[in-house]
Parts: sequence; C-alpha cells; structure tokens
Amino acid sequence: MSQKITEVFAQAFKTTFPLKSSPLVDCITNAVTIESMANALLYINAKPIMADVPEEFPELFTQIDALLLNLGHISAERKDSLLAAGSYAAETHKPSVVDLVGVSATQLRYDISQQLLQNHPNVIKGNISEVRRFAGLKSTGRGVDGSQLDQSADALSELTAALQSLTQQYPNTTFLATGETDLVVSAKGQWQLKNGVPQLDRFTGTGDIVGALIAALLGLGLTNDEAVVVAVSYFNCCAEVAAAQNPEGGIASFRTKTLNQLSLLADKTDWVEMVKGEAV
Ligand SMILES: Nc1ncnc2c1ncn2[C@@H]1O[C@H](COP(=O)(O)OP(=O)(O)OP(=O)(O)O)[C@@H](O)[C@H]1O
Ligand SMILES: Cc1ncsc1CCO
Ligand SMILES: [Mg+2]
Repeated sequence: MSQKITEVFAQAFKTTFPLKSSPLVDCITNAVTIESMANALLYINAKPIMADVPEEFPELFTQIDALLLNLGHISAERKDSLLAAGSYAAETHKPSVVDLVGVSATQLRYDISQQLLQNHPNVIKGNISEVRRFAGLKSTGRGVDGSQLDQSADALSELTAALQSLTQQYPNTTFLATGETDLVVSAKGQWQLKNGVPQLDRFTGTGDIVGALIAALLGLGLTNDEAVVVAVSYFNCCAEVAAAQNPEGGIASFRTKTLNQLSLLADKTDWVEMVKGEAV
C-alpha cells in the first residue's frame, strides 16, 4: 500500500501552520486576483508586496524571502518584469514559484514559461491543462481554466511520466498540476493530493492563491516538496470546512468562508487529520 502523505511529510504538516514568522513575498501577478492574493498572504500571517518594476529589484531582493511569478496578465512591460525578476531570483538565490496561468491558451505565455524554466525555479505550477501544455502534451484547457478531459486516470499517468522526465533536466524544481486530484512530481518522488471541493473551480484566483501560499512557505525555509504539499492541502482543507458551513450553496459566500478559514483553520489542531493523499 502506498504511504500516506501525512506520514511522508509528517514534520512539515505538524510544524508549519500557524506560521511562526512572516515571510515577505514579492508577487508579480495579474490584475484580476492581485487583491485576493495579497489578502490571502496576510490571512496566513505572511507579508505581501506587489513590486514589478525592475529598477526596484536590487533593493527589493535584499528584503524579500520569496518571489511569485504569475503569467495571468501579460503585457510587454510585465513580460520584461517577469523575466528580469526570474533571473534576479536565481542570481540572488531567492526561492521562486512560477504560475503558468493561461499557458494552455497562447504561444506567448508558453514561450515565457520556457524561458522562466531556465532559471530552475523552486516550483512550477498550474492547473492540470496548463501543466500538460507546459510539459509538451495535448491540452484541452480553455482560457485560464483546466478541463475535465485532462483529469482522467490515463491523462494523469501520462502527465506524471512527462514531468518525471523533466525532473531529470530540472532536478531542483518541483512540478504541481492542480485539479480534483493534485499531482506533485519532483526528483524525490510523486504524490497525489485529494482534498478540496468542486466549488473551488467556480471562483477566480484559487490557483493564484495556492501559488502565493507555496511561495510563503518556501520563504520560511520549507523544502520545495514540503511547501507544495502543505500549502495545497491547507488551502483545500479550508475549502472543505467552508463548504460544510455554507448550506445555501452560494459561491460568493463560499469564497468568503474559504478565505476566512485561511486565518482560522490552523488553530484547529486536528486539521492535519483531514488531509488526504499518498505517494504514487
Ligand atoms: N474539482 C475539484 N475538486 C477538489 N479540489 C479542486 C477542484 N478543482 C480545483 N480544486 C483545488 O482548487 C485549487 C485551484 O486549482 P485549479 O486547478 O482550479 O487552479 P486554477 O485553474 O489555476 O485556478 P484559478 O485560475 O482560479 O487561479 C487547488 O488547490 C485544487 O486542488
Ligand atoms: C488572470 C485571469 N484572467 C481571467 S481569471 C484570471 C485569474 C485566474 O488565474
Ligand atoms: Mg491558475
């Protein structure tokens, strides 16, 4: 039988939430969800800064603990900013996360993602359709959303194999593909996470927030694999509690309740008992 995720990462699950210090995370991100992302970081007791002008980087990078690069809103300026920040993070050894928003939709975003990969970021993440396209597989994603068709067991095995071969060239990067099942692949192993509720697909920015939470945990010093597994599980457990407390079913109140849990769930000592997932 495969090992339970809470056994593989027992120490990180036990000691990470609530955060004992406040990592400062620079997020270069999209205008749609920038406010949700900044607040989500504050709710878990991290600190956001949304600085994207390259002139600021030399000063800024002496202060930040981690960097998030989100491809959700590309302009000529933001492209330069993402690429400059990505190489600056590599030079200054700051942990970084790349979120592949919309990579399944356009060649421009795909090309930027491949350039950012050359910096060997700590984590590259996206929804399952974005990560399929990134890994060179056929993808049926639409816009910034993942597609059900890419979530079948066969599609997941195909993606696992493609990511495993990427880890041979990029052994210091952990890859995360999100959806009903979340797939985590690194040079150290492969895991599937099984928390969350379908309503998470019905409000915008859930994946963006997960990217920012991962960056915060990297900023605290967790390993790449620990940061990904604990951040995804925590967010998805927040959503499970929110769904259970939302009898009318409205998505706007589900959203508020999910975000509320970011600041509440860690005080429930038993949240780790809700976590589902295993090594594959
Ligand atoms: N059907 C589902 N069942 C359970 N959890 C889900 C489901 N869909 C998404 N999630 C969870 O929601 C979070 C976001 O995943 P998703 O794949 O929707 O990201 P995304 O498409 O990048 O989101 P966004 O574009 O809104 O930022 C992840 O933590 C994932 O595990
Ligand atoms: C960037 C973006 N565009 C539409 S929704 C959204 C946020 C999901 O990532
Ligand atoms: Mg996304």
